[in-house]
Amino acid sequence: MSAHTHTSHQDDPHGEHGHDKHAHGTGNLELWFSLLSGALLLAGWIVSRSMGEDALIARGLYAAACLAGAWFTVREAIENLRNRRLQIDTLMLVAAAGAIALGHWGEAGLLLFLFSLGHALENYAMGRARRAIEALAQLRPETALVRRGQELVETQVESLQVGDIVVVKPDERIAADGFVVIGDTSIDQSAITGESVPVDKRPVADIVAARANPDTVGAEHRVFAGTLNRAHVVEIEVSRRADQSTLSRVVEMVKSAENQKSPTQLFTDRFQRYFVPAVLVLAFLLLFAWVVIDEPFSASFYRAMAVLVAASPCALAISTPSAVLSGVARAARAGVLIKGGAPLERLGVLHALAFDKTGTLTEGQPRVTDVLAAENINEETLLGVAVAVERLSDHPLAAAVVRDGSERLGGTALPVAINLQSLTGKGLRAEVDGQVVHIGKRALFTEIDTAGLPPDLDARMLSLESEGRTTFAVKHGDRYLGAIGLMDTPRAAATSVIVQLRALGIRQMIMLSGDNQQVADAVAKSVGIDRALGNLMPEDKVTTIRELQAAGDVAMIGDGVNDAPALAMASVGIAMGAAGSDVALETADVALMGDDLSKLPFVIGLSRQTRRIIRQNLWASLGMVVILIPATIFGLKMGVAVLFHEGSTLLVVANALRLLAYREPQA
Ligand SMILES: Nc1ncnc2c1ncn2[C@@H]1O[C@H](COP(=O)(O)OP(=O)(O)OP(=O)(O)O)[C@@H](O)[C@H]1O
Ligand SMILES: [Zn+2]
Repeated sequence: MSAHTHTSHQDDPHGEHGHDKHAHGTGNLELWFSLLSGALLLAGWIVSRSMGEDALIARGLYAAACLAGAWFTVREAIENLRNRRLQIDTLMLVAAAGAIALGHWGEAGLLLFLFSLGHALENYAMGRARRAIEALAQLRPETALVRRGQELVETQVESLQVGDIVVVKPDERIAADGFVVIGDTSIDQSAITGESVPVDKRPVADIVAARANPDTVGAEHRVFAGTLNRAHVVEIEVSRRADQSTLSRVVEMVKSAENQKSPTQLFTDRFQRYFVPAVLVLAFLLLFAWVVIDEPFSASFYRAMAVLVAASPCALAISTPSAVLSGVARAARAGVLIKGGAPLERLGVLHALAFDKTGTLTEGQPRVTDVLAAENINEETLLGVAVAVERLSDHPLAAAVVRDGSERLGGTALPVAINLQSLTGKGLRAEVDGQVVHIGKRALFTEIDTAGLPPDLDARMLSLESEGRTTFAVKHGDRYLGAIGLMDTPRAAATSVIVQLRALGIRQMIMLSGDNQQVADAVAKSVGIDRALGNLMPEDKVTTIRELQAAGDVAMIGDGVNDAPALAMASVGIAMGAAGSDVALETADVALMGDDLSKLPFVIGLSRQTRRIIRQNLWASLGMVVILIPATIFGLKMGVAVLFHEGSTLLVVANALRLLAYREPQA
């Protein structure tokens, strides 16, 4: 009977108010009151058996049972009336009051007892799903050992400042987001990313650089609040205040996910907007049954009240929110953040799934494989300019060029590059020694240079591409210095993930890439995707998603680097490795916190299961109403009606809670 479980939340984004207090604070008290009501009811029944229905003690006991059973509902009804909300629960009180008015004290007591019991159990169950989320927040320790000079001071986590050095002992949880400055260890990050294998961490090489740009610090140095130190003592430098940590933000987002309505929920809300008044009209008409059939007014009145009980769509109201809550909580435990019912439901009916290439289907760690210096240019000149410029860029290719290029150069001094400009989807522009440098894919040079690439360089790049290499050329002033070829390895998990997705019935899988078509084809082929579109600009990715969407919901999965607009366009934008990227965390509808592609079939399977459970719940709750309305019209007792009504509400919630135990189907 808690249509309000849901309604109170939508009015109150923080969920502090309304229903939450039942789930936590008064939850137990509510149950005790209800049990008290049951005990009084039983006593009243025994007394009335021995001393007769009309004995004053029996009446008194029944009245006390009503009071105990109605206590919380009355308080809530008053609060709701004050907020001008019509609650289904209020109807229940009307029905009980009606029964009392007819002198059916025992029946009113039974109604209020069962109603309060159902309510308390339902709150308890919903509380379980919420607690599953809050358990996440509990992972963060309360205090941390902070180094102050030679001393270690135990400090409240809330008062940690950016720049503090925290000492973390083995088997302790990490108190803040930051990076390792001293010590090697291995950290169990399952709480955040869902990855079961501990990850090795070591100190950053350059503390000043890490401090200046903590978000670009590599995963092998970065640590997250709430994760568990598995091996040795380490010292970490705090890079975020406690309330800004990844963990805190995930908890916040999961909590607010509850308030984002799914399509089914919007539908049931709309349905109730017509259904509840219709029930009221029906009950009102039934008050006049004595006009048509030969019965006293009291019998008509009783029937009308019984119909009110039977028709309250409480189970219907809770059927979707309970499933969404459980589904979101289950996903969070696996390191997958789902921002609400809408993405959760949509993921279950995908028409197509689009993949970004770099960092999604591939490791995102390309290596330089070929260095092709142009005629009369030596390799050092080519690499020197390339490394100098790429050093300023944060493109995934740039890191590879800087790393492998510097290695090939040995200690050779680099030229100085300034004024970097990113030519998104194509390359870079900068200045070296007072002359413009362009670095980028072949197409870039047909745009900036009427002559285009020298034919021999173009041909050599083409042949590299046909071997599946990513390529770019370097032009300094009006001289072409040459080209560089790189290769990224497909993720080990990708092939089996694609197989699993296919087994789940996702037929259209497509890869979108800014890289050349040959590379796109090669990667797609090696992981088992049958369609690959290469040479796409970020806006082409958006257009492609839009076109796919004409036929149904489309999910796009990427790392948020060059594909944020496409992620935003897709019905469901899924970000990989979101624990390390604020942008990905904020913009995606679904965030795989870890860098683990295999969570994709998991979350799609979970979302299907959620849909199945929602559908079952809708049938069960509507079915119950459809049976109970005619049954009460034709004389079913109010007590029996309330039993079935509460039973169906609890059944629906229990069914939803099954999602908390969802496991991946084995492929
Ligand atoms: N910093 C850079 N240095 C060299 N070449 C670049 C750079 N940025 C882009 N390019 C060139 O432009 C192409 C497309 O780059 P873009 O960043 O759009 O790829 P993407 O769409 O992110 O790639 P993917 O599909 O692999 O994820 C690259 O393959 C490369 O040839
Ligand atoms: Zn109810």
